[in-house]
Amino acid sequence: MIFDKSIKAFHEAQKHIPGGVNSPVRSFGSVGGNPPFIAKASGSKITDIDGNEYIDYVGSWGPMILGHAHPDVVKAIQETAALGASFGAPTELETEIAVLIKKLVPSIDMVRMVNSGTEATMSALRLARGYTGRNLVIKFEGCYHGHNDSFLIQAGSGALTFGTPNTPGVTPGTAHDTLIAQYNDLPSVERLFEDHKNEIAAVILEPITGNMGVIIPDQIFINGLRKLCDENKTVLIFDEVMTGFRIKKGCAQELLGITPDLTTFGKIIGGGLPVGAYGGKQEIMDMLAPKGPVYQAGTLSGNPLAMAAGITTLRLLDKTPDFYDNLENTSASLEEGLQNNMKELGFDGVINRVGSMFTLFFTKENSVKSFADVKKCDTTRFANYFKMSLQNGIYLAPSQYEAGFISAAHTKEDIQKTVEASYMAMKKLKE
Ligand SMILES: Cc1ncc(COP(=O)(O)O)c(C=O)c1O
Ligand SMILES: N[C@H](C=O)CCC(=O)O
Repeated sequence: MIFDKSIKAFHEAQKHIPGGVNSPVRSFGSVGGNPPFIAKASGSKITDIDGNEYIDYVGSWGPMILGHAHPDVVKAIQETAALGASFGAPTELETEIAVLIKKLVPSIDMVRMVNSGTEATMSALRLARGYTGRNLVIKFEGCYHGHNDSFLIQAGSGALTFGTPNTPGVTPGTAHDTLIAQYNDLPSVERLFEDHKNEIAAVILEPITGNMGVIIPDQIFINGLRKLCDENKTVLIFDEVMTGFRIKKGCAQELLGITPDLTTFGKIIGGGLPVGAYGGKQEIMDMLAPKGPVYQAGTLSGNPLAMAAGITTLRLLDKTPDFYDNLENTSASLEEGLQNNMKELGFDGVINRVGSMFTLFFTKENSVKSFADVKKCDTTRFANYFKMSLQNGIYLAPSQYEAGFISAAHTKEDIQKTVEASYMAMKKLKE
């Protein structure tokens, strides 16, 4: 593959944009090489400005569950744009998406739209603090909830990839209000509740993680969190920015059988346009301005273009027969192919997958269930696998600490080609 145009474009971008990118994970910093600059995408494929085509497992980091440029979504955006991009006044589209989200996720009595996942988690935490009159929040090592100060403590995703899980710029006061527990380790949470009686406003977590790679919670852990929050009158926040409408029609909470007090959304509910939302129990949501005293606002919140793309996407997920079963079948066949490759080659690795989210961990361990397990992965081996995959036309997330995403547009041929490319890469790494 030739990357001449992308190399030139990256060089130019670095003169004007810090690191040449508008979000660190895009820079390929931890895997090396030059990120392809993307010209266009359709279905399961993206094409760079040199004309190289890839089977895409990043899917804009999760939103593109229907595949890229789905004709219905494109049409909805075009038609809505023709009526005006934004008014700073209410529209019926905002109520329409709220009704849809409520229908699909029974824990949501009320929902407020914002512009990103970061805004959603930041606002949900403020609301939980306002509701409980407490300051502290428990988050889990390796979970990522966007780039708000309170959550950039032992954070996953790009913060972990670039070695800044505790970034400079977060004040000691803010860091002091964030307590850290270990994922899948209930006693680590119990200890914090014992040490901080009546002080903890919220527990926030990715109910199935993606930002340290995919980790599935033990049922005993997730049930225990619900119980601890009930006993201590603490708000349980499920951050479903990534898992929302990805894992199931009713999100990860449906799969796990747990009702959180608040849920945050993003990604899929905007159909690829900038969006976020948070919602939950009536009694808590009633605390929000203008009804209640907790302030939160946004010039472009509920933007018509994002609403139109989101509504169209959610409707398709809701109405397409067997949507999630088909996605599961495609995803299971990818997992099976990769597992067979590893078995045949005697290749060390663990695949964690839930529905269309997956991570291949480059580890000698038998399972990956915690942040400590994730940290044992061989990131150099991952980087080499990543580079070979890219050369073979497979576009993976450029970090071991991320999830891969499969869309409804991925075909049997895509999966077959991916499994073959993976076999070649694994074989080379064994030599
Ligand atoms: C679980 C989770 N929460 C929050 C965020 C922040 O969302 P955004 O990047 O839209 O601000 C992300 C992704 O970045 C995420 O995966
Ligand atoms: N893991 C992050 C979101 O889910 C990656 C997106 C980003 O930081 O740009």
